[in-house]
Amino acid sequence: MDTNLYLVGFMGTGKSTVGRLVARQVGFDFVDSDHEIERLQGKPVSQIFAEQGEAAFRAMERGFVERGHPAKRCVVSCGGGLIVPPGMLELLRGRGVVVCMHAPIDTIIQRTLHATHRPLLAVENPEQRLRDLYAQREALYRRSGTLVLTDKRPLREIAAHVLRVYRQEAASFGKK
Ligand SMILES: Nc1ncnc2c1ncn2[C@@H]1O[C@H](COP(=O)(O)OP(=O)(O)OP(=O)(O)O)[C@@H](O)[C@H]1O
Ligand SMILES: O=C(O)C1=C[C@@H](O)[C@@H](O)[C@H](O)C1
Ligand SMILES: [Mg+2]
Repeated sequence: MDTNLYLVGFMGTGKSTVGRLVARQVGFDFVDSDHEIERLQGKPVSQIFAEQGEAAFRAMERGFVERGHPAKRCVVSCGGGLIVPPGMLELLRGRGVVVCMHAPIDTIIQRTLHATHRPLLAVENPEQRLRDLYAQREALYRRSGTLVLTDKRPLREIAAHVLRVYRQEAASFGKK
């Protein structure tokens, strides 16, 4: 089985942390869309937002999905907002198995508030911003792919769950 696995979900749900572990377990490459874009652009996501704006960053995410990563044998951790622009989810679904990492908003607030690298949270009231974005996006994430809860569970259990879902869904993906 060499179908790509795409991890999507809100900021701080654990896509990068879990993705790295799952990739190691299946022997796939690990690719993080935020890191790939930073590498190509030679600057952090926050600087891309500040200098070029969010729309330019979303176009870079589309470029990453369409031609910026290997078509097979990789686990891809997607930026939190990558599936938000219309058509992006369908694009991902055509390329591999999509699994959505999920956590309650209070957990996300705890996990993200101390970090400074998320440009969308560089506002006066980041907690309110998180609540607003979560409310706007929750329905989209819920219908994006099988949901894996990452709250109050050890990392290895979450990774095992993701792997189980991947193996089931990759088997039918090959027959599509
Ligand atoms: N299952 C978990 N239990 C406890 N803490 C976790 C868990 N998963 C991730 N974390 C912590 O939450 C923070 C965010 O995790 P991570 O960077 O993997 O999220 P992300 O989904 O990749 O976020 P982003 O969309 O902003 O890239 C990190 O500090 C990480 O150590
Ligand atoms: O949720 C979002 O829109 C974002 C999440 C991060 O992964 C980065 O892609 C960026 O900070 C935007
Ligand atoms: Mg990440």
